[in-house]
Amino acid sequence: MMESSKFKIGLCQLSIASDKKANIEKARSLIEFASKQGASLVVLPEMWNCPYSTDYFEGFAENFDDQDSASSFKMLSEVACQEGITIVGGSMPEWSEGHLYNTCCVFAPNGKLLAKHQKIHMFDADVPGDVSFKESDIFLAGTRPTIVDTDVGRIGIGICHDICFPELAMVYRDGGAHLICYPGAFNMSTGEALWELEQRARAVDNQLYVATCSPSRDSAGSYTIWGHSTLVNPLGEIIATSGHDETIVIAEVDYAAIQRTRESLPTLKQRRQDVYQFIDYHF
Ligand SMILES: NC(=O)CCC(=O)C(=O)O
Repeated sequence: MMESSKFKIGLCQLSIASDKKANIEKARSLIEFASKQGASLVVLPEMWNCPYSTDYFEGFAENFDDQDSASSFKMLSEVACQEGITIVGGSMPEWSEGHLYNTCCVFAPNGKLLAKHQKIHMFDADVPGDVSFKESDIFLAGTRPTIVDTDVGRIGIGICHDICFPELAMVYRDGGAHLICYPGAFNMSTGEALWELEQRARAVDNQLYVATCSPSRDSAGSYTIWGHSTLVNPLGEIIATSGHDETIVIAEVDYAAIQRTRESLPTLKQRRQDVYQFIDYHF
């Protein structure tokens, strides 16, 4: 399905408001702008249509099968088709079979839905005096990894806290992914400590590209977002990144770097599955 090993990616680091219609309009104009800059793959942040707060998720959620009310879903499909680009549509709160999920939709250049990833690892954290959040109070966790073949390569999808689990990234690598996209919304605490580290670790361990996209910083709510949307290459090097303000990161992905890295540092071939198990020898 892939047409070329080189292409431009656009990471839309949107500022999110408590007005859903405004979020949809903003996202559309940033996607169009990224496309005009030559991006053939555009990535949005986690919860791009809704503030990252348990107070909002339910009210902003969409049932994607209900085309009349799924305005965010519809916009992504329309703009993918209008611009002829692939979109990894960040995430949105989704109603499905009576449950709420944190869901990423991937659209083809003809506007067709290619894949849907429901966030697998719930962000439940309580650091006294610092960050406290419990996604599992409101969302049901997804149960399946998502790998999707697109015009811009084979892409694995994870949403935010999913990045902290190397096992998921390894499944994507073993499934032949060229790139893992993680829409995210890290906070000031774990953002500073872990955001860059997790991205570079997933990329270098698996020798593939990692792209992340965050909302821009909003200091008004209780959960302050870190920002710093980034593209990392298979050597774990940062190709392009941003600060915390609203912006679009445009960068070039070159999948030839995957093969080059894997040939010169063949760690994937050197794996020793025969010894990767703990045996207590009682020395
Ligand atoms: N929205 C999230 O999943 C936040 C994840 C996070 O901050 C982390 O440390 O993990």
